[in-house]
Amino acid sequence: MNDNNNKRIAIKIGSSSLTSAHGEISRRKLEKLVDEIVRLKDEGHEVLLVSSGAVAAGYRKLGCLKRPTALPEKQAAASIGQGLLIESYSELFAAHGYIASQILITRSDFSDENRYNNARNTINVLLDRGIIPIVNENDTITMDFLKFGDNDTLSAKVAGLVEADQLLILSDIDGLYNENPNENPNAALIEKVTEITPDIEAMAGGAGSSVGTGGMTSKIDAFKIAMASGITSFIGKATVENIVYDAVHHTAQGTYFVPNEEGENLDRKQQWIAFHSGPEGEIVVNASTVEAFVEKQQCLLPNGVSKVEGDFEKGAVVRILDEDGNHVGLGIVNYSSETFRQYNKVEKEVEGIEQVVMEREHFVGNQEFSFQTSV
Ligand SMILES: Nc1ncnc2c1ncn2[C@@H]1O[C@H](COP(=O)(O)OP(=O)(O)O)[C@@H](O)[C@H]1O
Ligand SMILES: N[C@@H](CCC(=O)OP(=O)(O)O)C(=O)O
Repeated sequence: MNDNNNKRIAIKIGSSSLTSAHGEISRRKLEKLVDEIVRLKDEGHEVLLVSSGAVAAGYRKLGCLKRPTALPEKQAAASIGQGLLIESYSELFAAHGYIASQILITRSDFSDENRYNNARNTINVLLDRGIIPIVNENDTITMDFLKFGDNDTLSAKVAGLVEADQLLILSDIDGLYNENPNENPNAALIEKVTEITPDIEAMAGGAGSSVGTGGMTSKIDAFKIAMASGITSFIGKATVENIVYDAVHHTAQGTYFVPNEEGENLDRKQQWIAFHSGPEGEIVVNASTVEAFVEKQQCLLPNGVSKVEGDFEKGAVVRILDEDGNHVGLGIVNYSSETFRQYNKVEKEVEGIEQVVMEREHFVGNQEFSFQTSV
C-alpha cells in the first residue's frame, strides 16, 4: 500500500446502498460498509463520508408509503431520516472505537468564500483527530433552487475542498457502462476513463432505483469536478465484498477516473471560483485578448475589455466571454463594472486603473459546470 499517495479518502454512499426498499435504514448494508471503512481507518487512512439516505430512511416513519415527491414531505422525511442515519453510523463506528461526526451543508455555505474556507478548517480538525466526518446536504431547510441537488457532485466538491487523494462513489451499479444497463442488458463495463468526452457523457442515464437521485449523469458531473481538481475517483457496487479496501488499492471491479497529469489541477481558490462562486457579471474581451490571456498566458489589460454586463464590485467573480458570446472562463476582476464603463467612455483614461484586469491564478479557463439542482 502506498500510504502517502492514498492517505485521505472521500467516500460517497448512495441512498439505495444504505436503505431497504421499504424506506428504512438497512442495518446489514450499513454494517458491511462501516466494517470496510474501519479497515481503512485501522490502516491509517483519513476517511470522510458523504452519505445520502436521509429522505429514504425517513419517509416511512413520516407515514408515506413511497418516497415523497413534494418538497415539504421530502424535507420532513429528511429531518427524521438524517437523525436515524447518524445515530446508526455513530453506534456502528463506536463499536470499533471510532467517532463519527455530522456536517450538514447548503450551497450558500460554499458560495461565500469565508464560509467555504471555514468548512475546510473544521473538517481538517476532525480528520486530523481521527474522527469520521459524515457530510450530507441540509435537506430539511434548503429550498430546491438553492440546493447542490445531488450528493455525487457534492462529494466531489468536498473531496476537492479537503484535498482528498481519492474519491470513491459507492452505488447500486458496478461501474460506468457504455449504455444505461437498465435499457441495454448487453451494455459493456468501462474500466478506466482518463478524459470525460461528450461520448462518455452521452453514455450516462438517470437513476436506477426509486430512491436514487442523479443516476449516472450526476456521477459523471462529479467525476468531471474531481478530475479538474486532480483527484482520482472510482465508481463501484456497494454490496461487493471488500469494495472499499479494493477500490483504494485499485483492484476492485468498477470504473476508475484518472486525471491526466498534464491536465487542469485547480487549486482551492480556483475550485471555489469554478464550482461555488456564482458569477456576478460578464466581461466581453476581444479576440487578441483571448489569445494573449488564455492561450499565451499574458496579462489581461483593460483595453482588451470591449463590453461589461451587470453591476459588480472589484473582487467579484465574472464570466469572461469572447465577442461571439462564447464562454472563455471565470475569474476575479480587479475593477468594478463602474470603473470599466468609465474607462471605455472617457477615452481609456481613468485615474487608478492599472494594468492587470485579472491575475492568472484567479482565472479558470474554459469550463462550463452546469449541473442539475433539484432532489
Ligand atoms: N451508463 C450507465 N452505466 C451505469 N449505470 C447507469 C448508466 N446510466 C444510468 N445508470 C443508472 O444509474 C444508477 C445509479 O445511480 P442512482 O440510482 O442515482 O444511485 P445512487 O443512489 O447510488 O446515487 C444505476 O443503477 C443505473 O441504473
Ligand atoms: N441528500 C439526499 C440525497 C441526495 C442524493 O444525491 O441521493 P443519491 O442519488 O441516493 O446519492 C438525502 O440524504 O436523502
